[in-house]
Amino acid sequence: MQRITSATAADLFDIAATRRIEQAASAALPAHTLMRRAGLAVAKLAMAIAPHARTIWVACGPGNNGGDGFEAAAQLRHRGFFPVVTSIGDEGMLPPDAKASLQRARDAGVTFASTPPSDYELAIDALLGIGSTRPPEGAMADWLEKMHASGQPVLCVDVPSGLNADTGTLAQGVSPAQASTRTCITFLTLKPGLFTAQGRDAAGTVWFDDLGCGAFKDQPTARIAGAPEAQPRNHASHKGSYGDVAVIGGASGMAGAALLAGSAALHGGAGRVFVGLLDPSAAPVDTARPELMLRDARTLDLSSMTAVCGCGAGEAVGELLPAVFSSAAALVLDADALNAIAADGVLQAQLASRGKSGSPTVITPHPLEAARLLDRSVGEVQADRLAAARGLAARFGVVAVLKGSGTVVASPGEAPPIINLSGNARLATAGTGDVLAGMIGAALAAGRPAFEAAREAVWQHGHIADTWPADAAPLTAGTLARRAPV
Ligand SMILES: NC(=O)C1=CN([C@@H]2O[C@H](COP(=O)(O)OP(=O)(O)OC[C@H]3O[C@@H](n4cnc5c(N)ncnc54)[C@H](OP(=O)(O)O)[C@@H]3O)[C@@H](O)[C@H]2O)[C@@H](O)CC1
Ligand SMILES: Nc1ncnc2c1ncn2[C@@H]1O[C@H](COP(=O)(O)OP(=O)(O)O)[C@@H](O)[C@H]1O
Ligand SMILES: [K+]
Repeated sequence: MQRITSATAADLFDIAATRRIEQAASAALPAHTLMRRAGLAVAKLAMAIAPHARTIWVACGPGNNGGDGFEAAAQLRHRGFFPVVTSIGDEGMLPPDAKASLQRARDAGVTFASTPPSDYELAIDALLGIGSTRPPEGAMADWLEKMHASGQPVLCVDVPSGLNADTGTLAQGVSPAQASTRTCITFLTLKPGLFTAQGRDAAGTVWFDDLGCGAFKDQPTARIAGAPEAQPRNHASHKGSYGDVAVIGGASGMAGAALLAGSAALHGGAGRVFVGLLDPSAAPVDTARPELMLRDARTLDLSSMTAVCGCGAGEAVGELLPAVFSSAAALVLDADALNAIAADGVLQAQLASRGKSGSPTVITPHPLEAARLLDRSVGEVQADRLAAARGLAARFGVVAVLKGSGTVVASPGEAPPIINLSGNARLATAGTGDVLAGMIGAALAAGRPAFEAAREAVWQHGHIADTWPADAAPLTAGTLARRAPV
């Protein structure tokens, strides 16, 4: 059993792949082995979470996820605990493995009840796993709501019930959970939905148990990549070794966004950072950060630079984009640059042609910007974040970073997308996206390939928020930029 953290590197498999893997694993073992192992793992984790529990409520569903619950209850009873099982569905319709585990729970002397116990120290959610097909209703919905409302710890078996294991979306009517009360133990494969969209809150701390089956050779649906390796700097290097970044943005009243990106590029290790402001009346120097070289955006020669384009850029950036596409050695497109592209078919074609040529290019939309680029609603983007990021990467031939909880980084090639596990809601404050764009710019300027530059900067950006002391002042974008690691 392994705890999954932002430092973990692993493959993720969707439900279809998990089913294939489960069938192959099951066929190679004596009947009922996988469920016995799964139930034992649940019981061990339950005992670790609530070692002094007097009552453990085990809510079991009508499929094999419920079977894991019956098995866990049997194992807990054997170890002196008092599980109370409530179950949904017709006993005669249980799949064979689940039926056998139900019998084992009965033989172990587990208490069965028709309603949940009024007091309990831990709830085990074994209602639905990867077989969830529709929104829970009736008793199942009531029990999930009770787990949610009680504030007691919940241990989710395989997948939080009602969460789509592929996409991380919650079924209609299921209340969003609070991650601090939640633990999920998932079996055989790690599923992408546990790590993006609403999955992070629903699953909380995720543990993985391969049920003794080892790793699989199938092509993963996505990956978690873990902490990036440090990029050591040679003694005999100089500022030219780390490249130039040119931030293009900062229309009237929005210079701050461009300066934040510039600061992040600077602290992220770029050799030199220019900030090309679109506001002609902007001050000639940022006295707080005199290292930044402020210029008129229209005068910058980008042919040997990494351009970070769009932060606070307003509509004015649209007319500069054709030249940026054709001249920038490497490019990060954010915010208003993305909005301009979304509104203009010619710019879309030009970006796709740049992407096709292989010039390093990263786009960093938040869900609304992604929705505009894809001509969809935000809801549709969030309903399948992996597909949205893959779609953007394929359409424009660029690396697409779809931001938000469980940021997705997709490449236009064959590599599976990355879901980033660092970061938290401390980042939900204005300007943190500008900082990310600057950090990716610094990594590109230093010569990192576009996909690596994006995923490494996304991880570092989130890691700063994860290691921000709980008792410190709120993490502002300015502070985040100054913490950007080289
Ligand atoms: N077999 C093995 O080797 C191993 C299996 N393992 C475990 O099995 C789990 C997968 O089991 P599973 O395929 O039986 O699916 P599961 O998630 O229990 O749900 C299906 C049942 O729920 C029902 N149902 C669906 N939605 C519903 C709703 N809203 N409200 C009410 N009912 C609803 C659905 O009914 P139907 O849609 O057919 O009407 C069907 O009866 C997996 O996540 C892992 O925990 C592990 O032990 C590893 C080894
Ligand atoms: N709840 C969250 N969990 C993880 N990361 C988050 C969360 N909220 C925001 N972020 C991150 O913060 C950044 C916000 O970017 P963006 O929405 O473009 O903000 P802005 O436009 O104000 O700079 C993104 O990198 C996003 O992934
Ligand atoms: K479950």
